[in-house]
Amino acid sequence: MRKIIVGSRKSNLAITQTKWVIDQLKAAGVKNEFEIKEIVTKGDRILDVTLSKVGGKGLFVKEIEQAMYDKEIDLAVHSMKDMPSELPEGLMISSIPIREDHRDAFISKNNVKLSDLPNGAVVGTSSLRRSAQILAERPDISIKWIRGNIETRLRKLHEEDYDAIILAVSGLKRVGLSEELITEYLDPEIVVPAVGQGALAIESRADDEEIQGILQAINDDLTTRTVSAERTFLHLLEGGCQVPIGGYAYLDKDDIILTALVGTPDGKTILKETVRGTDPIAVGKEAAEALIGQGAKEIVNRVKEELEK
Ligand SMILES: NCc1[nH]cc(CCC(=O)O)c1CC(=O)O
Repeated sequence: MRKIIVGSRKSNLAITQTKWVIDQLKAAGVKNEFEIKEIVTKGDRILDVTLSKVGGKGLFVKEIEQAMYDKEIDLAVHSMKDMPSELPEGLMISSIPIREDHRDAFISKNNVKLSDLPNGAVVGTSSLRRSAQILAERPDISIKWIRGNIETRLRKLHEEDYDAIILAVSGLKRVGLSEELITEYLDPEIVVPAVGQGALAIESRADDEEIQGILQAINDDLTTRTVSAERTFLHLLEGGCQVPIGGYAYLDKDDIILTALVGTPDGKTILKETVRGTDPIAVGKEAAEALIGQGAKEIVNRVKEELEK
């Protein structure tokens, strides 16, 4: 039986997610042997600049995709939210396992809620999506960029002059940190999560049907539907750049309810729409069209020009 080589970034989160996927496959009855191959990506090496300035999403996946083309690895486990809306030729998302919590966690030094932070408090994030939405709620707050993996950010919260940071609930849970660290679960209708947040994407070669078949064992149809609505929206709006953009879908029986957001980095303009329907592609498209009708494309293009300066 074929031994399956799984590529993973080196961070604790990436390795944990990769191991989780292998465990899920084994639990689903897959008998193949697995081996994890660690790969360092550009996103892991560049730690001193704003990620949005050095090229966005592709950063964490490019080297891994090359290893897949070179057949050094057979599949790779990514955080869905780090995946570009379009995959390179010859690769595909073969499986989307069940989603973890999709929300953002607000974690403050003395367990003070966002609305109770003093004027001028410093919140650490390097996500334009999070900073725009926090500034929309609290324009007096000062956003300070923070980089590093989950553990590093938590350490910086206590060692440096941040009053609070924002992290994905899913990441915290996956690396086994206690949810007691969380001051507040941000309401996903108020701070709209990243498209795909909490979900994993298992990527493999489009011509490798054996691997695709094996991965079907842990595909979750309900997660696939909501992620598909979110990513359709993202794809129709994104000009390949990093802008404050969010999308969060959940299911109500057969209906998908998608809240989609585009904003300016200063949080002064926030466009938001909630759309309901049964077809994920149609729901994503309707949300994109509604926001485009409100001027979302102009915001995306303006933010893009700013970043290129
Ligand atoms: N951009 C970094 C990143 N990529 C995926 C996650 C974990 C969240 C997830 O599973 O979607 C994180 C950390 C964070 O946002 O706090």
